[in-house]
Amino acid sequence: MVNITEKIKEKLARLRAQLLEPVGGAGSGGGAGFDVSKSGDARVALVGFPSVGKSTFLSKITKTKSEAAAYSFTTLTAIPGVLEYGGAEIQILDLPGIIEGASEGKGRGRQVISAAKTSDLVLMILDATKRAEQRALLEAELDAVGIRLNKEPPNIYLKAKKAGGMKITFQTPPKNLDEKIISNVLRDYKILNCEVLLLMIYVLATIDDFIDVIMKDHRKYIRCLYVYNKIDSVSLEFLDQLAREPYTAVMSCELDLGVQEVVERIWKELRLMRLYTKRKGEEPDFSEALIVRRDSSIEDVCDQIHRTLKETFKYALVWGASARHIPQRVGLGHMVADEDVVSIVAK
Ligand SMILES: Nc1nc2c(ncn2[C@@H]2O[C@H](COP(=O)(O)OP(=O)(O)OP(=O)(O)O)[C@@H](O)[C@H]2O)c(=O)[nH]1
Ligand SMILES: [K+]
Ligand SMILES: [Mg+2]
Repeated sequence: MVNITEKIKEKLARLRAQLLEPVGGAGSGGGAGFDVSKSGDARVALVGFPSVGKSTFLSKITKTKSEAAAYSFTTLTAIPGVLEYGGAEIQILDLPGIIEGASEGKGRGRQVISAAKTSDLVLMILDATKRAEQRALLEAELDAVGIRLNKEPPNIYLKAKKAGGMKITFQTPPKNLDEKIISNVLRDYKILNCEVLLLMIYVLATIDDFIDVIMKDHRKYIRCLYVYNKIDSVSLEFLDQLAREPYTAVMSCELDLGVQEVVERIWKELRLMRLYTKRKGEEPDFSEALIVRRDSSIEDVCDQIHRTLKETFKYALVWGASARHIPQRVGLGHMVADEDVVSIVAK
């Protein structure tokens, strides 16, 4: 059964999509972020309302000093700093505070959000002393420009065709969608010939999920860690409640409480791994880690070392958690684990 709220949501989603997608042409250029080039192994964006302590945090965890003060909009541009962690260099972007309506271009909001869109992790800095809605308000601003936090892309198959009309298949009928709604949405987006397949596991798919699939080129799925700062000014009881929320960390930059834990969470959420290389007949080089994404194979490792290394690759020897015996002789498809030692043998 598709209820009335789903119908209204469908209509709203359609209108919102029209409002938010760039119309193009002169003067529309709301898409650009700040002029800071990416550097290091990953980029983390500090996003939050004014005066929650973003700049204070940047100054604490990097060598960069970003001005902090008790008034709003102290920071007016993107300030990059480098966090060194376990041999990795992580770029931390301190950004101006954003306010409600940022996604519609209020303040520097759009620019800030564009910068967040380029990051590997959003660190949403929240003021533990402020009302709880702040988090939902910020999420809504990011959501409005296509940033999906802590979500996987919807598992819906959609393939546009040249002809043949719409072919919509459900393995099991979804709870919140039916064929009529889907075909209406497809028509709104001028997709008249296509194949849609909803797998059984996706019975809770919503109209929003479906629109995300259609608009997939404008959607970005980013992990987010919610960080409540200023816990020096709240009760222990409230603090306990905050700390139990998912994807959440708590800290006080002023009292230097929890800051190092936040750094460790950043590292975890980025899902990076440290590998060490070893030359034949020599000890492994533990002085310099090779940083790769989680779910990396030996092939990814080769690409990270040198663009053409793969061409002369013969086999690799691996010591560590991913090796079944030590060392294990593996091919390009072998998946490595954090802190493995790898030795590439060339032809
Ligand atoms: N009580 C308390 N105050 C803090 C803490 N961290 C930062 N502050 C204060 O909060 C105020 C704002 O800090 P900033 O670092 O400038 O905040 P911001 O988020 O960068 O602010 P904008 O750049 O204006 O968006 C300053 O007066 C800081 O001293 C904390 O842990 N506890
Ligand atoms: K401030
Ligand atoms: Mg600031």
